[in-house]
Amino acid sequence: MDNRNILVAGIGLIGGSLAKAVKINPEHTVLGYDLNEESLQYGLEQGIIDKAYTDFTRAAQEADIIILAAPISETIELIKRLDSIPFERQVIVTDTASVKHAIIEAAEQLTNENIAFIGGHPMAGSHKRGIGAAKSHLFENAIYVLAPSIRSTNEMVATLKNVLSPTKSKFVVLKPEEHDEMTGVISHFPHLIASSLVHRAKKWQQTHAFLPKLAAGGFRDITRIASSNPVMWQDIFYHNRKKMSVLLQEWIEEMIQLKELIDNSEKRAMIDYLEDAKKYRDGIPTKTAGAIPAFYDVYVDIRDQTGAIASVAQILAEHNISIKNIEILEIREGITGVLRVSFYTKDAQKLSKQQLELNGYETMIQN
Ligand SMILES: NC(=O)C1=CN([C@@H]2O[C@H](COP(=O)(O)OP(=O)(O)OC[C@H]3O[C@@H](n4cnc5c(N)ncnc54)[C@H](O)[C@@H]3O)[C@@H](O)[C@H]2O)C=CC1
Ligand SMILES: O=C(O)C(=O)Cc1ccc(O)cc1
Repeated sequence: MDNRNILVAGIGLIGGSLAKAVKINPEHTVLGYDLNEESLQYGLEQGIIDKAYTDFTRAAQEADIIILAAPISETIELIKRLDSIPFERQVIVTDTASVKHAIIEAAEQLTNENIAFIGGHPMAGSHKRGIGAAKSHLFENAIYVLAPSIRSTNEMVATLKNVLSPTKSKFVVLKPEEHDEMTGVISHFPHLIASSLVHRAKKWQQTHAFLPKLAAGGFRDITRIASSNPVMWQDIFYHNRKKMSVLLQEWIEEMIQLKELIDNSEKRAMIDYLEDAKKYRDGIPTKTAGAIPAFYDVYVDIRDQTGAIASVAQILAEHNISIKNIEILEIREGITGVLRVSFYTKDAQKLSKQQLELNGYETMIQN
């Protein structure tokens, strides 16, 4: 009997996406708990959850699996609250927080014998927040980190993986410290730098009004993550502050070395620095989802802006290809420009390129 009640506590972007995914399995009944009653209402109306709860204890007592998907600090509070809930049976509890050591620390203080805690972090997201942005395929091909606590067995980890399997993510087991260090380097720290680059541009705009118009693809690509939810990112930086501080110090030291290369016009050393970075960057797999979701983009050259988007969209619609995003890059009225069309899968990317070329469009895929 695999009929399970799965409680998602915090049905925002991540909780809502997980709820949608686990509901794909008809043996799952999804219970939703959230402080925001509108989200619960929306979840019921859209069929994202089967039952809504405003009482955490009641919801938890009906669950076989509990997924805590609230902000990090709130998740820690929910873990503490679980300790005093009388459960009639064993319940597997997991979370989705972007930082793991503080979560596992809280979980390992639990004395309630019926709780088996396994930390979790589905490593894909969006700059949006809230249940309205939830998608069942958000974690497809993404890494899903599991960080078991001392009181969880391999069998429980296998059960949790099975429950979460409709997400189609790739599970990886990591120790909390390892997780926080690595996500610090490839997710949290880059976010700080992206925001800082935006601040630099904003400052320079005061004396150079035209500056934003020059902000082409490069600036937009490297600062994309700066458009994410500020409250969530503050929570992440706070909970991973020790690692962030070390990374910032290392970065400052590296920038000082770079400044020396610039000040001393060290051309060879600069080429080596850039080449080394390029080589490493080119070797990072972009088409398997990582912390920063991979986009399956096709760049389409367009000569005339009028009607170009409609015509490209029409060709793709004729082949039932879903578009994730469409963006106009570097376009000037009447002059050639570029459309960046993003897809959900590599197959869609390939088929689109083929079909657009058959229709006379020049296209490019960047690796
Ligand atoms: N947004 C992202 O890209 C990713 C976020 N995460 C993690 O997932 C968690 C949730 O993030 P999002 O879904 O993006 O946030 P969100 O803001 O979209 O959703 C959070 C939800 O939790 C609810 N909530 C807040 N306090 C609560 C409480 N005490 N009890 C019950 N519900 C409560 C809110 O009403 C909201 O519906 C965070 O811990 C975050 O670190 C993990 C991977 C990616
Ligand atoms: O949008 C991006 O580039 C991300 O990095 C998404 C993301 C945000 C927070 C996480 O804990 C995991 C993934």
